[in-house]
Amino acid sequence: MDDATTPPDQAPRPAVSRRSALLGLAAVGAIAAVDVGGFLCAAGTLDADALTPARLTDRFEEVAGHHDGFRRNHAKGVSATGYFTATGAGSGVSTASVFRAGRMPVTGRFSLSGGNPSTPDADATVRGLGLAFDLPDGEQWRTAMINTPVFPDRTPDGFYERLLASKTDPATGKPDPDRMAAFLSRHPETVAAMNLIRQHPPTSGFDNSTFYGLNAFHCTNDTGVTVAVRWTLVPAQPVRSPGLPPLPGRDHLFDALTAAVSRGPLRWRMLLTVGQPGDRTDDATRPWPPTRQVLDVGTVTIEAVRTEAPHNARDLNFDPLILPTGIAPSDDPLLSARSAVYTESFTRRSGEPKTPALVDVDGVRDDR
Ligand code: HEM
Repeated sequence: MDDATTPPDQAPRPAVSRRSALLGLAAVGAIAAVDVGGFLCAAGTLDADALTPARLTDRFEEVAGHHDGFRRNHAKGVSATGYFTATGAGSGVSTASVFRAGRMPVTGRFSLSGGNPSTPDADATVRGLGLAFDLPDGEQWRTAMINTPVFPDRTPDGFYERLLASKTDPATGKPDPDRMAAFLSRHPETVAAMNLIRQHPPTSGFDNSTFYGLNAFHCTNDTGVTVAVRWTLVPAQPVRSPGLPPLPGRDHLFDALTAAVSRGPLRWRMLLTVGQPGDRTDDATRPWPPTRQVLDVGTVTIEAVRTEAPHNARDLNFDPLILPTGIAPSDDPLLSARSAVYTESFTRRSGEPKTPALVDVDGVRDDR
């Protein structure tokens, strides 16, 4: 049985050697340095040491530096516009208007994880896609997905701890492998998730990446039946491996995306995986069994990308708890942490002076 689907009480506890700790640092680095999280405040357990949205947001700044006006994570990005065409197949599980057959506008943002907006693009850096759907009845649905099939951490505390473990040691200029080894020995779920992530290496670009929502949600249909779901965006563009050596250019992934959109719209099918009773909804480190029912609920079409600027996706917050009627949060502890930290990050960056984003869409030529 796949480690990632083994019930927690039967999960093997992988031994953590110095080598696997180093591998963990290398492979998780991009995620750890960026998509970390940890949280305690939801249950009213605030105390002097409790993790708060401010403390977690401070930690991102500590790791990546302070960059006025930019997101504290996924700082480097471009805005996108397009639409969603629903097949109607989602209406069987949810009353949400987004799943009723029809077409609605979408604002998106492609990003790379990390809190530094001028970090050079790298294939191994986690790619993000945020989407905001404007629904026919005036509601909005926002979701932010990444290109890994699971998340390295089950809880916000694990995320926060891993961020600390992956912090650069000023003495060596590198994270301390012993500290990461110690973290991994306490978090077998992260070791198992990293093994799965390694089995899904990144594709050549944003345009042919699969984006996973990862967290579980609950959908309720018009007869009152509620099921657990997860969503995934699967590219219509042919999947290719990254070239060797990697493409030159600080923004080569974003430039390739801009060139691809200029040749024609990009499309992703949205698949809704329906969980069964007993499937864990509180653990984004584990996929559900591959036998689950999958509904093809529609297609996201991206028609244009834009340099970040006032009033485009730069000024949006893809809070995963902005949900339409018919979709509700699950018991996944990452969700409330994400919502609170995105709000904290948004509040800070909104009040700061803005500098132009380095990724300049208008400067890209399609030489192909
Ligand atoms: C506790 C766990 C997590 C923490 C603390 C965290 C933190 C953050 C923060 C601070 C931002 C910037 C928000 C803003 O200023 O608008 C962000 C953005 C983002 N996060 Fe997370 N994150 C977590 C988990 C996740 C997960 C599980 C996913 C994917 C399923 C994800 C995907 C993204 C994406 C795609 C963005 C960029 C969205 C945009 O373009 O605005 N994050 N995250």
